[in-house]
Amino acid sequence: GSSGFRVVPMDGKGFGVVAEKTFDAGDLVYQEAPLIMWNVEDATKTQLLNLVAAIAVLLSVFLLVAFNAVGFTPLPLAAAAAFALRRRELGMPEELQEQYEQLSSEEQDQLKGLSDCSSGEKTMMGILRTNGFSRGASSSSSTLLLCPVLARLNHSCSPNCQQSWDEESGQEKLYAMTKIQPGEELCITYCDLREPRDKRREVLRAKYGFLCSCPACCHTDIETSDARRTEIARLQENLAAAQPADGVEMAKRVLQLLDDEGVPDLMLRGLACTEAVRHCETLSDPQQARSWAEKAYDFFSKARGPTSEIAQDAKALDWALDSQMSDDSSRMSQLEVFTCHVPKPGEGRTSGRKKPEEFELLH
Ligand SMILES: C[S@@+](CC[C@H](N)C(=O)[O-])C[C@H]1O[C@@H](n2cnc3c(N)ncnc32)[C@H](O)[C@@H]1O
Repeated sequence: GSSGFRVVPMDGKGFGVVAEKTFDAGDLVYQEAPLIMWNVEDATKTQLLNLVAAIAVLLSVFLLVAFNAVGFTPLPLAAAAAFALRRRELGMPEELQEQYEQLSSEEQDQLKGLSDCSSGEKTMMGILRTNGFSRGASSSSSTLLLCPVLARLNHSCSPNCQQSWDEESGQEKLYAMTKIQPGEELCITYCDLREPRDKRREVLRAKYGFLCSCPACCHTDIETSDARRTEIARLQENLAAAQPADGVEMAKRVLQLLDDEGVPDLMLRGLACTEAVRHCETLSDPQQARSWAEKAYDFFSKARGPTSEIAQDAKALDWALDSQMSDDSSRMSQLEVFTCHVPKPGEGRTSGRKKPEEFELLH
């Protein structure tokens, strides 16, 4: 309502999020602090410890029975194992259970109401896998975030929004990537959009349990669509190592293909522009380099906000190039600074949906 969107039942998709007002590309649609932040790696360690405790208890029971050595039974170990084996609500691992118990009962209900795409009984782990975002841009991030409102965003292969984790505010943010009209559904991507349709469908089916029939998947000329997406992936892969003059043309081609394919992905666009900056540098064409740096800033500031690190880096790069037009000294260092913060293409949403190991929404 007051946020400019509403969570409503959608045909064949459970709930979804629909715009109630107009959004422009780059508008911050919503930001939400996660109710759960769950680190998969820490949890694995705890599971291991629990396993050790359980083995220890079995061993002590064995000692007890075998030698009737009641007096030597390691009671602390038995206690640890009992702790490890206690029943957990909704089958949650301990850390998750602890965080869950800190929440108010309304918040708990909110989480329990989220969808679980795994078959069988609903579990908190299933809810986390279906709805969790991975923290940070990296697909290797092992922390899953559960945000009950943003969890209602459905998937599209030409999404109009993009979510990202903002470490500074501790919030997951949703930006509009295109102009969005009232009544339009807000969608993000759960998968790598540069894959062909059948591959995307396979991933979405396996991780999220649905057959994608978004407009891009129902494209009448799916071969052309697949060819474009495959070419985008190939160009991006070869962009950095290309000959400078080719590299600039390849960056232009990436932007053109994204337009043709109706994929507004502003991060992919921004990344292509930063490669073009580098190539123009090599070609000693600071004017062109600046114009690409400006484009990169524009894309990144719409995708992540103008004060985001990646947008600020692009701006700093533009300034460095500007001063380089009269003084050559500061530029390399700026380019290096920038490189550090740029995520690799394809690192995005799900991980949950990236498998906890792989893409950003967990979705
Ligand atoms: C993170 S939830 C999204 C919100 C969900 N629709 C709900 O009702 O809470 C992910 C689940 O939504 C459904 N979903 C998401 N995008 C979809 C789409 N494009 N078509 C059909 N179902 C979709 C799938 O069941 C998926 O497992």
